[in-house]
Amino acid sequence: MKYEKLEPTAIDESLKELDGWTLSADRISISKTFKFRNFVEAFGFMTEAALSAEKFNHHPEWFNVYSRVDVKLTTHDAGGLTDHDIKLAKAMEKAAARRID
Ligand SMILES: C[C@H](O)[C@H](O)[C@H]1CNC2=NC(N)=NC(=O)C2=N1
Repeated sequence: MKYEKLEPTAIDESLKELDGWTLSADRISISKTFKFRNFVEAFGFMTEAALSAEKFNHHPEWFNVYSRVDVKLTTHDAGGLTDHDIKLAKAMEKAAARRID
C-alpha cells in the first residue's frame, strides 16, 4: 500500500468500519483506549498487535498501564492518516476481541 494520506471523506468512511476510535481534532490520527481484565491480557494484546505492526511495517504510538492500553495511530511518513492506520486498527480490534475488553 502507498503512503498517501486519506482524503477527508475516505477518513469518515474508514471510521465507520472501525469500532470506538476517535479522530483527532487535526484529523491526522485516530485513538482508542482498550481495557482488559488484567496486565497479562493487556500485554498479550500488545504482543499480538506488535507482530501485526511488524508484518505491516506500520507501528503504533501506545501507552500501557496495568490493564489499559491507549493507542494512537498515524502515518508519520505521510503526516496524516493512511490505509496503513485503518489496517492496523482492524488488526488491533481482532486481537482485542480475543480477550475481554
Ligand atoms: C523505515 C520504516 O519503514 C518507516 O519508518 C515506517 C515504519 N513504521 C511506521 N509506522 C507509522 N505509524 N508510520 C510510518 O510512517 C512508519 N514508517
